[in-house]
Amino acid sequence: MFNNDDVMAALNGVAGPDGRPLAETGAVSGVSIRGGKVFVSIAVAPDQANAAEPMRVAAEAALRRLPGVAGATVVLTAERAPGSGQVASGPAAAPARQPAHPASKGPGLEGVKRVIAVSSGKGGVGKSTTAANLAIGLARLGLKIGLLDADVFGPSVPKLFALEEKPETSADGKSMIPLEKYGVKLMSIGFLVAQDQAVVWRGPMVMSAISQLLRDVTWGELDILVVDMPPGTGDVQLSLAQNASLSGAIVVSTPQDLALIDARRGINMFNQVNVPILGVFENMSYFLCPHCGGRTEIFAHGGAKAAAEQAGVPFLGEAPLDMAIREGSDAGRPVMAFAPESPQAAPYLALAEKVRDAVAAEAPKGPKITIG
Ligand SMILES: Nc1ncnc2c1ncn2[C@@H]1O[C@H](COP(=O)(O)OP(=O)(O)OP(=O)(O)O)[C@@H](O)[C@H]1O
Repeated sequence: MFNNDDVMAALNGVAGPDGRPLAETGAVSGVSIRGGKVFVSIAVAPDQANAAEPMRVAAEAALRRLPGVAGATVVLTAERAPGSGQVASGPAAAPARQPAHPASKGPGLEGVKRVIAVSSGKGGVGKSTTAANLAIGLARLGLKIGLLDADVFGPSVPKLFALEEKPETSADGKSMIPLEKYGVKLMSIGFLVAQDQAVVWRGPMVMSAISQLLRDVTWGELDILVVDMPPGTGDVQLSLAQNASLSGAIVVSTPQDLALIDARRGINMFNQVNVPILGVFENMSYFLCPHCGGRTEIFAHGGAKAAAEQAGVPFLGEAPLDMAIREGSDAGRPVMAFAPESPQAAPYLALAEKVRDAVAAEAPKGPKITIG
């Protein structure tokens, strides 16, 4: 069996960003070996993202040649600016408006009929919880569903689905086989990079990593691939919305004014790149008392509905702020999987039905993936 030293020795046969052997450059920011598979992250400067792609490919090839390696995945990441805890600043850190790599169509996406984004203008509104419950709900409705956790800034799928294993690699070593739980095929950067790894992604790296997650995964036949987008409406999100050939987008918001302002930005972002808005979903809409079942409208309830009406897009429903939803999400037991008949699951199931009906009403459009 091979070990870390073998991996570093193999990487030394590849020229790093500055021309020196890769392992000597200090650019290798993470190595993980599990069950014959090796995952490596390489930190490169944002302005070298395009140039670093051949190095990434060469590193994967070198690792696959190592005796005993069943599969190798190499991703490009960016390191924290020293001491800041923030993405490094300066012109080189400017996010990518354009794809980091030339157009390519992922082999794994050939059988994917539709790609639908679940997005939010701001973090923490329950976008991932909604995406997970929606995906499970759609699977319960009999559709073939995948969920791609494209929120590389804070991947939630490993926790939401209580998964710690890493994806298998295909027999030819070229693609990853998604994990599967509750009837949903799953892929997340969180499966590949240790959760506590100090990695902050910058624009080009985000696109590179997400395109690998889209392109290098054997999704098989899917009716819908649900994409849990990174929160926000910056250039990374815009670029992803523009290039992932989305059939539609759902904007998740809480009822507070600030969240709604950001939700409107989200709607504008998708409008800007001509992605149809399937609608707005209000999460944490009202508080459902676990003791008496009483309903309290903590925030000014109904704001998302008004925002949807104002923007001329459908309103897709509202889910309560509820202990069972939070506990289920945080324990890897989404409410849709464990209590599908419960009142807490009902709004997510209704959302799934609306999404199913909306996509059934339009002509199928094969994805045209142009990032990667
Ligand atoms: N309807 C709800 N009721 C109670 N808690 C909820 C609800 N929806 C989400 N949560 C909880 O809120 C927290 C944030 O949810 P989640 O991770 O889904 O949000 P997010 O918008 O994807 O966040 P981020 O953008 O930071 O990834 C989690 O602890 C989750 O369990």
